[in-house]
Amino acid sequence: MIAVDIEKKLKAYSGQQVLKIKKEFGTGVTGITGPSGAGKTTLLKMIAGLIVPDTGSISFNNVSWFNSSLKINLSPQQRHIGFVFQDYALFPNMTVRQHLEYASTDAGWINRLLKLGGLEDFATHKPDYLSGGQQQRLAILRALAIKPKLLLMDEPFSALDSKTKAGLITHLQKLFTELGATALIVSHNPKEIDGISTDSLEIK
Ligand SMILES: Nc1ncnc2c1ncn2[C@@H]1O[C@H](COP(=O)(O)OP(=O)(O)OP(=O)(O)O)[C@@H](O)[C@H]1O
Repeated sequence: MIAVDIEKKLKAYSGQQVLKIKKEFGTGVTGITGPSGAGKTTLLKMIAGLIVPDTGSISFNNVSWFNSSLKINLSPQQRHIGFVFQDYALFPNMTVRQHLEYASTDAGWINRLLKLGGLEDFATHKPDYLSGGQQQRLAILRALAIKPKLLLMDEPFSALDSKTKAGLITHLQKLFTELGATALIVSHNPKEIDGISTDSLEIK
């Protein structure tokens, strides 16, 4: 369970916008929605330790990751989170398999992920030689490779057709349960994750 109680002044073009989030996220999937610019990506980055909140606290299974009063701020590495970035953030010089090997030494797990993402036949390809949907699936698989207890996914299905998306979601659901993972999924389309989300957060 991750407990978030934070405030962050956003760098908005006009006026002052303060992002205030107070919520506990349990195991399973929470869908995060809200209009463009509301702060969805900023929230994920604060949980990951990539952006520092102005005040408040973040704890995971009662371990403090961030506490402004106690001056605690664990690094992203110490938080051991799987993050799927909106722009994928793949490594141009690494093949599909190397992306996963960078995150895990478990060959069996890597092969299972490749199969799950339908990328078995593309294991030796570099990102430039993958379609947008394949790149997006690789970003998801890489996030899963470390067997994270917490997964942060920013619009992870935006480049996938509905059939691929449905198949992948079914596999992911099984995997999340197996890992006992908490997943926060940002989506502009709440219907997209209706089938798997057990909780929701709307940022206004
Ligand atoms: N490090 C930061 N510190 C403060 N504000 C930031 C920081 N990074 C981004 N912002 C601001 O946060 C606001 C919200 O951006 P963010 O990308 O989180 O929105 P979003 O809800 O994910 O939008 P979209 O749906 O368009 O992706 C923007 O005004 C942006 O300028």
